[in-house]
Amino acid sequence: MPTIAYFGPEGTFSEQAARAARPDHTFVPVVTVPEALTTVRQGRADLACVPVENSVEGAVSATMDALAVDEPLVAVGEVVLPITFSLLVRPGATMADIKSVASHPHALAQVQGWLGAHLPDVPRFASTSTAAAAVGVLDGQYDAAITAPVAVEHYALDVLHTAIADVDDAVTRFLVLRRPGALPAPTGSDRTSISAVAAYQRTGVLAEMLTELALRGINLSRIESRPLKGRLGEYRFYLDFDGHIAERRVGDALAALHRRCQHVRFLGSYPKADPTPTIAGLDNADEDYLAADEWVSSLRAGRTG
Ligand SMILES: O=C(O)C(=O)Cc1ccccc1
Repeated sequence: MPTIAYFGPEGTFSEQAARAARPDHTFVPVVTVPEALTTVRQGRADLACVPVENSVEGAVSATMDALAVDEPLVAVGEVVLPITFSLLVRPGATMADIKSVASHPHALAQVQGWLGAHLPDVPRFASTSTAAAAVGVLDGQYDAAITAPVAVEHYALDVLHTAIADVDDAVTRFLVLRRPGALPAPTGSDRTSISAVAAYQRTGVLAEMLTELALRGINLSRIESRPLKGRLGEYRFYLDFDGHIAERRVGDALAALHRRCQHVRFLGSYPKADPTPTIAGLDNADEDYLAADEWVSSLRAGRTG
């Protein structure tokens, strides 16, 4: 049975995403996002499922950083999961017993209004994941954990409150990653992800990069930057855009980015969670590129077109 490593322990949102993506796989919990990627790089699992962005809190920087370094991995799928949070305590405990509360920083950030209203002076602690906070409550390290609703199926804790997020309808996007190999076939509704480092302090370079996409009718769905860590002002950009590398306009745009940037890492072309078909911008369908190629070839061959 193929294996999928996820950001665990059991009962995290990442486990739910991994089960949604690959219900027939064997699930391997690991403690951090980098560890999930290392597990795949070293061949100890076939796939990894990790969170990449949240509709309220934005990028999961641990994932962005871990994807950009070491052996490249590529995304072969994405899962978008609705996020609601529960408050878990040891059996029999009440709100009055809670002297500490823990969760993943992204979860704490999404319930801060609720905590301010219901547990105003209670110290908050960051745990490696939401389910790790549940383990901490079982161990007596914390009094309450903010978790995915499914966590209570794994840990002998009581649910004191459900649906405590400050924003209803929040979602988190997860990537399913593997070692580079044959790419998923284009579906007509795909996304391509890359990271790119541009020349330091080259005026207008980000505008140039985005123009390469815009000119080819490619819809940018996300852009992030992370510091390169050595000095201020140097960044790695992360771009997600509609289309598959098998499509001419996307391949052409990637080639242009490769010319313009110091370094480009391909992070995969994979089906979007939302299967609405991608429309190639005007004059940018594969047939348009083919017709233009034939015209140039004919000119090179001495014909006037
Ligand atoms: O800790 C988890 O359960 C995760 O999978 C990471 C996470 C944390 C908060 C919201 C969405 C995902």
